[in-house]
Amino acid sequence: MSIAILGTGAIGNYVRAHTDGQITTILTRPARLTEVQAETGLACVGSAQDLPDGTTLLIDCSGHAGLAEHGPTALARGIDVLTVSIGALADDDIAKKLTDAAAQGGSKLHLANGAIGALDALRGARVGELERVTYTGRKPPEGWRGSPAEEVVDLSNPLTEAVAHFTGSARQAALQYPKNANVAAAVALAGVGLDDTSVSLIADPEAKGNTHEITAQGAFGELTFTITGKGLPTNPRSSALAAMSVVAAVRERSSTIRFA
Ligand SMILES: NC(=O)C1=CN([C@@H]2O[C@H](COP(=O)(O)OP(=O)(O)OC[C@H]3O[C@@H](n4cnc5c(N)ncnc54)[C@H](O)[C@@H]3O)[C@@H](O)[C@H]2O)C=CC1
Ligand SMILES: O=C([O-])CC(=O)C(=O)O
Repeated sequence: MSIAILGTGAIGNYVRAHTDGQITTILTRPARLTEVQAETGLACVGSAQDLPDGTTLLIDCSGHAGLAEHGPTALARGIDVLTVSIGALADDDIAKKLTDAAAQGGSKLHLANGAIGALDALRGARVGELERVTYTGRKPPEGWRGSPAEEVVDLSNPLTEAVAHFTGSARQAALQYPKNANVAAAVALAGVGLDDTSVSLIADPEAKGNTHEITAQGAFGELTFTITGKGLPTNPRSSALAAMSVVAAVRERSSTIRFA
């Protein structure tokens, strides 16, 4: 199995460090080819078209723009893509390009579980009638820097109480918060869909980490799931579990016995 990776940030670097040398190629911006090659000692290419023949998997840890730019070419070449940039699928145009390319190449787009759990339960529950799914994302104020939360809350001043800076659908959340609402999109795609999943995003000065909560009701019964994830040291906005879930997915690809 020959694996390439897109993204050399907090998640990408964690994934490279924990996949036992299985990643042999880095897809990076053309302007950074020499620098990334010197930093990592791995082969680097500037486009998905240049990924070596025999590449079986491209891991995307770059964000929505990177997936939109490189995902379709990789998929059309028959290379599976494993992505954390799940919220990119809230854009119908990007979703169609990815789907069409996968059909053309006979490949698959795999969605990492990311920073959340319970997606397996939601996917089972939706087989019966799933009536209502909510998702609440809560992070310390600094976890929302660089997001539209800054237009609602003054993050430079210490907050005295939790502030909900977004309420709406998972689709709106994913489109407006590309770096913070991939989990909202994952919950939606596992459950009742991007337009029917209710989302709240909260800046909370008392938050001890990145907390994600799901509630769901339906024919299966009721579900409440909460996780408080530690942020990655190099990007506290991204939970360590998001990176760990990618490593787990890579390991499972070569397991004989695996979760379906
Ligand atoms: N599914 C989930 O649970 C989670 C998903 N994410 C997603 O993962 C993304 C990455 O997270 P981090 O590693 O923490 O961010 P980061 O900012 O540390 O790293 C992003 C990397 O991607 C590269 N990149 C961005 N656009 C690119 C492009 N068009 N071509 C090539 N390289 C490109 C950057 O240069 C950088 O190396 C986030 O933006 C977010 O969308 C983040 C956390 C959780
Ligand atoms: O890492 C997290 O806690 C969640 C996140 O940023 C996202 O959903 O995009």
